[in-house]
Amino acid sequence: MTDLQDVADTTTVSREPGSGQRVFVVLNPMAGSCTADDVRNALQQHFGEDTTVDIYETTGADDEDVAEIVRREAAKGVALVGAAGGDGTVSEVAEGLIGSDIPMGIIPVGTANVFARELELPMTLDDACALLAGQYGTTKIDAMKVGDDYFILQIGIGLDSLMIRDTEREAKRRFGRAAYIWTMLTRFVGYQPVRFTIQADGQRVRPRASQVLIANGGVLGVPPFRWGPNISPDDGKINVCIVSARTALDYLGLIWHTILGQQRRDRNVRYLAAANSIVISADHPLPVQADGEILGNTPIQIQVVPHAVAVIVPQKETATEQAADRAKAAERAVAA
Ligand SMILES: Nc1ncnc2c1ncn2[C@@H]1O[C@H](COP(=O)(O)OP(=O)(O)OP(=O)(O)O)[C@@H](O)[C@H]1O
Repeated sequence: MTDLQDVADTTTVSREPGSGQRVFVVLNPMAGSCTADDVRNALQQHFGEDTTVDIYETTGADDEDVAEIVRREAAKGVALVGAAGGDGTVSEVAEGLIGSDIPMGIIPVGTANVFARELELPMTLDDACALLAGQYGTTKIDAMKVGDDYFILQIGIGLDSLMIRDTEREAKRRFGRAAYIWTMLTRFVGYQPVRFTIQADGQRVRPRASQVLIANGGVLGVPPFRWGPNISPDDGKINVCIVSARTALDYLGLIWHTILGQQRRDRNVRYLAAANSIVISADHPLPVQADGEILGNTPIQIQVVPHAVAVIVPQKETATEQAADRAKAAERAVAA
């Protein structure tokens, strides 16, 4: 166990930024299709004049250390740190907050924004800023440590890492998520499974696989599609999803089971789970993506860090509101 694991707990609490506070936002001006000015204006509008909003615009330079910038700003005192960008930006901000109690607010203005979808966060710029500036809850998500870096969503080896490596930023800006799908289709043709060696805590397997996904979150591109059931970012565990599909029929079966949410019934999918560590190697070096960015090649060693970062989520409904919602749902069902 790391000392970070001792810090953690999974309680969901509610907090509200008060006036006179400072928030710090990391903004990727090149992410997705939103402009930096759109984000600045929305933040200003929602936080008003009582709250100081300091914004750092990322440069994308090789020596830029966003996590370190976040650590420095957090040490000065902030009510929250915002991550305005895609999964890469969110992951870098999260790394800077690991082991601290300062919550991270996600403004999902990237291309895929998978982590925001995983937590069912508001997806528009306006709604995301309203959540950060209003009342909110937090949940403590797990993280995956690779070397000195931390990741919070998914680490993938296979078609997903080829897709991420080969999708140009310009294509992402012009075509959004369709750019990823197009690259995936072009890499899919002729793709063959590879022999992996996977160790998850005490369990060791040697499958031939077309895709290995180390998942803290289960969203597969767009909800409701998921890599599998029971993959949750705040359960203290990391799941390994091994896909061995090879033929067109295998993939059709897999798509069918994914649509039905019955991936565990598919003979070409296998799951492992780890609370401590995962080690993966392949017969030859394969690219590895982590939270949407290329990290390097296999082999890779991942340490599980449970409940590492507090993330801002919509407040849980009160019991009365939940009862009212259930009553409305029942009425709708009767009417239908
Ligand atoms: N000013 C900038 N110019 C060019 N690249 C940048 C800049 N700022 C950050 N980057 C790069 O952007 C990448 C992170 O992008 P991010 O994940 O935020 O958005 P996205 O790729 O559009 O969204 P998603 O990951 O959700 O698909 C990193 O590789 C980072 O180096």
